[in-house]
Amino acid sequence: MTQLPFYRLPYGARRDQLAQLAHLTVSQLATIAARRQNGDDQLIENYLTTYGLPEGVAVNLRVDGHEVVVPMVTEEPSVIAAASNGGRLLNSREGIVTTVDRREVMGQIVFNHVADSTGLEAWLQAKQEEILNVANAAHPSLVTKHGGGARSIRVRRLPPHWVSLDIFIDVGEAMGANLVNTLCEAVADYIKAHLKVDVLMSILSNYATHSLVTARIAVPVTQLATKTVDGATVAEKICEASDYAQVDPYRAVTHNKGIMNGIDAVVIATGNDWRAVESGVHAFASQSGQYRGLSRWWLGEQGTELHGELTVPLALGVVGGATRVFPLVAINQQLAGQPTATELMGIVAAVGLAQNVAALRALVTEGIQRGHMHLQVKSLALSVGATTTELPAVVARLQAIKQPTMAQAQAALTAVRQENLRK
Ligand SMILES: CC(C)(COP(=O)([O-])OP(=O)([O-])OC[C@H]1O[C@@H](n2cnc3c(N)ncnc32)[C@H](O)[C@@H]1OP(=O)([O-])[O-])[C@@H](O)C(=O)NCCC(=O)NCCSC(=O)C[C@@](C)(O)CC(=O)[O-]
Ligand SMILES: NC(=O)C1=CN([C@@H]2O[C@H](COP(=O)(O)OP(=O)(O)OC[C@H]3O[C@@H](n4cnc5c(N)ncnc54)[C@H](OP(=O)(O)O)[C@@H]3O)[C@@H](O)[C@H]2O)C=CC1
Repeated sequence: MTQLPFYRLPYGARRDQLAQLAHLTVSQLATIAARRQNGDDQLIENYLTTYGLPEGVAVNLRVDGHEVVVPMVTEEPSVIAAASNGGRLLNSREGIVTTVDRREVMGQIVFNHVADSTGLEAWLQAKQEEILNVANAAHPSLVTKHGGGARSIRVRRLPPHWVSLDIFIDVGEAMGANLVNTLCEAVADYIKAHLKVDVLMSILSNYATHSLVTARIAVPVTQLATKTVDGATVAEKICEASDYAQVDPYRAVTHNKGIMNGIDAVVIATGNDWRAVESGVHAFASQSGQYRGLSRWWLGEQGTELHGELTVPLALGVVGGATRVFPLVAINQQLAGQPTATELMGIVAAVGLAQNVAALRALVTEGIQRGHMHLQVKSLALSVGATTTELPAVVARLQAIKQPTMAQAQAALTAVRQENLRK
């Protein structure tokens, strides 16, 4: 009998093969079994179990005049505290103000080995109307039900022999990847039926330069004061840190990682495609030819106000994709006040800005470790096996140590267990 390919095996047979291969113990198999979720096996391939991440909410955020509770999914301690802290630091009557000028996703049809790129470009430009009609006919409800549709085209010639036909598509309230791919493949078929061309591929671009969102804030510098450093000094140093992230890519990447701490967490909580967001955002950070910090902080003319701004490409949706697959996404949308896709872009950018100011303020004053490690010790204690009942006592011991190590965490747990035995 021929052996079935792995993906055709029933769940139990696949699990047993893995257990044998990786020498999984009975208790590890019980962990895998306990985390299985009905329906998740239909979402991905070769399903084994469901890997859960913690979800919390950031508070104190005011965006476009409204208080917003922001659901965040992250495994990293201090991220949600920092977002809430940033919201508090950036508190103002209107809060963080966001703008989205355009919300379109670009699809591209790439032609290969083009001998006459001038001729091809002229043909594509002349056929603009037909191309847009063919695209819209490929998924009519996008136009008729959701108010979207293909809007414009652009042709780019890329040496030595490629031409890209870019189609800009209003994807309604969706993220739009599947929609755009469907429309582009239909256009590619139409072109191939009329011209002898070699189409290399038809696919959306995740470089979402036509779905940019900007978050802006201005707050009195006094709001940035810490217990030991006055607000003007903190604000000035935040601006220096922001300027530095424009000139040193080594710093810019970390600066942006801090921003993405917030952005990714909301993107995941709202069922959006974080790989798409990550790749687009980092490409945008490199648009000048050098990787730079995404946010800018500067002092107002009198030096009494700190201004901040963050622009990021965010192709997000509130329908489609995974948004209806996970029940928690609907709950999270409700927690966030049922935002439209455009409003969600604003909320996510605002969290990125708040996250950034909290991290920069900590960095330029007391350093990141006190606030972060204070919250990180819980995760350190859990990582050495502390149970939730043992956690408070282990954490109390670790908080007395400046930079607790894994060995110290293990020793603290052993001490707590011995103490408990004596009780
Ligand atoms: C960690 C804090 C917030 C402590 O901040 P703090 O000033 O020591 O604490 P606080 O007690 O004064 O609290 C200030 C606010 O923080 C929030 N807060 C405070 N504690 C909690 C908590 N337990 N649970 C929930 N929220 C909390 C809360 O909103 C609170 O205000 P309140 O509501 O009390 O008026 C601060 O030090 C901070 O914002 N640090 C930045 C931490 C950070 O960015 N963490 C991400 C991981 S580090 C990283 O990956 C990025 C980085 C840093 O490399 C990026 C970069 O380099 O740019
Ligand atoms: N490179 C990438 O980023 C790629 C990403 N993906 C994945 O694609 C998925 C996202 O694609 P997307 O096209 O959004 O997903 P879907 O195809 O799941 O969702 C779009 C559908 O939602 C329906 N819809 C309902 N209401 C609206 C509305 N108001 N506006 C627009 N559409 C509406 C439409 O169906 P109807 O017209 O029938 O009502 C539309 O076809 C994600 O899962 C992503 O991970 C896939 C390929 C590549």
